Amino acid sequence: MIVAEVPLKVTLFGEHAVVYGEPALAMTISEKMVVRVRESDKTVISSPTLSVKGLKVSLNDLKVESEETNRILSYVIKALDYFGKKRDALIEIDSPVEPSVGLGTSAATIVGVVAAYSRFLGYELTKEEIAKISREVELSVQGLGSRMDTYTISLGGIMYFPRGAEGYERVKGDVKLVVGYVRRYSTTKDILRRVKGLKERNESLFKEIISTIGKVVDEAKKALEEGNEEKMGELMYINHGLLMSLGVTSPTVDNLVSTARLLGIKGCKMSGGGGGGAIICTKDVKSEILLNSIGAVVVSSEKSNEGVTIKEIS
Ligand SMILES: Nc1ncnc2c1ncn2[C@@H]1O[C@H](COP(=O)(O)OP(=O)(O)OP(=O)(O)O)[C@@H](O)[C@H]1O
Ligand SMILES: C[C@@](O)(CCO)CC(=O)[O-]
Ligand SMILES: [Mg+2]
Repeated sequence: MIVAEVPLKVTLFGEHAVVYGEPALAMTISEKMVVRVRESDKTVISSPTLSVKGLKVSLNDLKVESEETNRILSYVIKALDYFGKKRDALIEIDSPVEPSVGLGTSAATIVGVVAAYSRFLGYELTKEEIAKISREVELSVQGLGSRMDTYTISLGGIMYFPRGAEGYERVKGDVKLVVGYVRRYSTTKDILRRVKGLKERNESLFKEIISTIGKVVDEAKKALEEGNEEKMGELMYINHGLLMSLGVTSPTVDNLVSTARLLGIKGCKMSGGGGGGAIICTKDVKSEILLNSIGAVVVSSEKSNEGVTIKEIS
């Protein structure tokens, strides 16, 4: 049996703008997904946290006919298809969080399946190769998206993605956060489409907003390297405001971020695709109380450094 352990991630700064070539900063956290791949006489995918709305099963051959099933398994199926599904296997995906919470669960699912299934087939891929393949898979499912989530999760630590479509560098430093998530009304794939629509309706204003986010990211990188938490925190509030102008936040999260600022919490912002989902605040006892007060699920969010790891268990 092959076991891949895959860290989830938070976007510190630059989500959505990074899709259009602006820089971004992201960090893997101590919350991990586990993907196991073992010998089987037919290919079976098991993922306890997935739930399917609406199912039609023909009992004589137990054939499932459900658009929804194909949609929610699309990332796993595309990852297997990349290798031509050469060998039947039982693929188990154990996630510590629900799907689609803004913590990179789509990228983690892909990275875990690519890492474990490729090793099951006898390949010894490097983390960079896993990242490259995973980025291709995520883009083929979503049609839109950047290299940020798949590269951060494959390589681990705090990653800076400079302007342009390629390149990445690991950044020193640490960010102490409280991270939680609330229910989302949409997947990142759908939210990315909506942002693209805004761009098409008002290209010049859109460019102003994302290039300002890019400037925030550059200042945040400096503040991170200087260990200036006050500055980092203030930039989180500014970044959140710019994301609100893109229409990717949600009333619950906007209200929480404004309350955090009033309470004197150094920094707080949405994280990831938005529409609800993940929220990151600078570490402060008030942050956890505030997240709990809106029913957010708080996750373990120490910085992790390794990226995806693979073990062979006989
Ligand atoms: N445990 C899992 N098993 C199988 N597929 C999963 C699992 N978790 C997530 N996925 C897939 O990823 C999709 C969610 O991706 P989405 O990008 O919307 O969320 P996210 O990656 O958590 O958020 P973000 O991209 O904003 O960080 C799910 O709809 C499902 O297709
Ligand atoms: C919203 C986005 O910037 C981050 C999603 O976690 C999309 C992407 O970068 O692919
Ligand atoms: Mg995703």
